[in-house]
Amino acid sequence: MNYLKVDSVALAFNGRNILQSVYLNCRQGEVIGLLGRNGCGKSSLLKIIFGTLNADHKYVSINDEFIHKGYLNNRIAYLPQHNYLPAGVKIEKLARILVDPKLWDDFIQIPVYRNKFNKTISSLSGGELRQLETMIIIHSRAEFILLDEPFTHISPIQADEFKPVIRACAKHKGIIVTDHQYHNILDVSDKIILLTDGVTKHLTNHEELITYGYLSGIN
Ligand SMILES: Nc1ncnc2c1ncn2[C@@H]1O[C@H](COP(=O)(O)OP(=O)(O)OP(=O)(O)O)[C@@H](O)[C@H]1O
Repeated sequence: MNYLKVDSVALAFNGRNILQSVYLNCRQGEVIGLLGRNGCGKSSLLKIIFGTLNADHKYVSINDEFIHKGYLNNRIAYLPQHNYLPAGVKIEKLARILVDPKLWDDFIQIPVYRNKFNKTISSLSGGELRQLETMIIIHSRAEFILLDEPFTHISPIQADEFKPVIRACAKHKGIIVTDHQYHNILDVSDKIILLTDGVTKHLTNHEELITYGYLSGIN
């Protein structure tokens, strides 16, 4: 069973501490939900794990082997907050490059792909594009998947279709997912980590979202 360990992450921008004591573990078969207020450093943390943002300090390992750049060797894949697929390219062409051949049969059953595979990326709506981007990353060759706001622009009914796909994929991979649609994160995750004041809090129950000031408690 593969496991990803992230420890001792420290990050400051212009002398302002963003992350100072970040620790998390994610093993294959598990979905970790990462919650936190706007600007608390969730995207920065995912980029540090992926290797595209340099931290002041970090320890990232897979099976206790130090990983300098997660994007190397297809070990970690990352869905960025903003769209990443090139607009003018045919969807099927991109999928054949990016999807793991072992997962191809599952991937082509996904409605957004089945209905649009012969179209170009630019012909998709915002929500269709987000679904496709997320599904391509989830079905990539990587062992660990980092998802930054996969539910943004997705309608509730499609989010409900989407969550079982994330769960099914987590049988073979470890997934870290963040989104402000916290209900979806609570539904899909095995464990919840709250990022607050640069520190990771490993929650033992959902009421702690109120205790730590993430939810107001009046909803
Ligand atoms: N390149 C940068 N230079 C300076 N400050 C930055 C840079 N990138 C991010 N920041 C700051 O670091 C903090 C954390 O940003 P980050 O995008 O990681 O937050 P987040 O938790 O993902 O926020 P959101 O939920 O709003 O997307 C923010 O205050 C942001 O303004």
